[in-house]
Amino acid sequence: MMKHSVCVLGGGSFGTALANIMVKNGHQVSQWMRNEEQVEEINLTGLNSRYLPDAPLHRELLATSNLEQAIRDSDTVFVSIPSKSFEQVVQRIEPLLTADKILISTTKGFNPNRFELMSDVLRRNSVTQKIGVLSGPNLAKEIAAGQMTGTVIASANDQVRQRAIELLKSPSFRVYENRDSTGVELAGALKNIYAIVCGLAKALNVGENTMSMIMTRSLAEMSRFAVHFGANPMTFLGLAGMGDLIATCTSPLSRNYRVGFAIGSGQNLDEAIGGIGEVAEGVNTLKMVVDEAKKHGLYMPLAEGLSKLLFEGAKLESLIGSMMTGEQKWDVEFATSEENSNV
Ligand SMILES: NC(=O)C1=CN([C@@H]2O[C@H](COP(=O)(O)OP(=O)(O)OC[C@H]3O[C@@H](n4cnc5c(N)ncnc54)[C@H](OP(=O)(O)O)[C@@H]3O)[C@@H](O)[C@H]2O)C=CC1
Ligand SMILES: O=C(CO)COP(=O)(O)O
Repeated sequence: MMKHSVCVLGGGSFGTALANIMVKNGHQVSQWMRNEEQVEEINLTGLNSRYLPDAPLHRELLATSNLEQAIRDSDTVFVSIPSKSFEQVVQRIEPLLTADKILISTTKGFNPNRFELMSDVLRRNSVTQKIGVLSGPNLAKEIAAGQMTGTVIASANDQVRQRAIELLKSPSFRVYENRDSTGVELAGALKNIYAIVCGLAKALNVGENTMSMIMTRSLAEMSRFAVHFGANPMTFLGLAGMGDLIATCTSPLSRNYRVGFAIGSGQNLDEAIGGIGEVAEGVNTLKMVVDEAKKHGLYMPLAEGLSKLLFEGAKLESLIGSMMTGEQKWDVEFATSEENSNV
């Protein structure tokens, strides 16, 4: 197997978990972060105590604050920076990128300044068009603990998909391919909205019928939105769609779920976000998606109800009302033609 030189941008929980897999796989990995103390801690103790405290890291993982060298030395760059700062960091590396480098985004969110995904930010800011996105049910703490996990590498470029598999495939980490990059990336970003809804519902002690209805109707909303922007609806049946929705809507390890749970337990949005201390992408995603859905006339009752609750001071009943009194039509919108009828 060929040994690659990889750079992971970001010292958070997901970047660290991925960097650790790749170094264990025998690749040369540098992980760039801006915090010098964190660099020193990882290099001296093999621990990232702020973001991934329970995971001993491979001794050959090299943490660095030297962005220029990390990029120059690498053939593949993973960008694991929250969406809010993603473009700012990508602009710093732009002069160092060459057409042969592969760029992979792991960030599940939208650019807060304009309606675009992280792969669009990469495409706009780099000479290389070898771009991919990694998404799936990938709670970083479980990956770091060696729990069996599956992910999806999405790209129209075969070399990008093969590179991600070579770097990341391991006995506990499976990497599936998808050419529908738009669908995979939208699935990862959108599910964060519904993880907030599910955390909220759980705090209210709703039953399993209710949880199942919320999650399934979430999938309907997500795929309706994504198909409008060019995604393949079938992508939503895979790990990046249904898979990630299940993981994030049911696990207290999800920061978005925890924001919802805190709000359902009586905290306001600022308190809920403050209590997490890490990124919860769903809050910005909700704003962007509800605006876009309005512009395009897309029916998104759960997202709209949550937006009214979080940003307009509406009562919880309005979210419940959105779900229970809205339009009821097809269960599966992509299977409504008469051809699908078998009676
Ligand atoms: N954690 C998870 O389970 C998963 C996360 N993801 C996605 O991965 C992305 C990254 O998240 P995650 O690792 O969890 O995030 P964390 O909140 O754990 O960490 C964020 C990291 O980004 C760094 N950062 C933020 N802004 C800047 C900046 N301007 N310049 C340099 N570094 C910056 C932070 O540095 P500092 O500490 O100095 O602020 C920190 O190292 C998210 O979009 C998330 O959706 C995807 C799958 C799973
Ligand atoms: O995307 C994730 C798991 O797949 C992580 O979710 P949170 O960002 O909500 O923690």
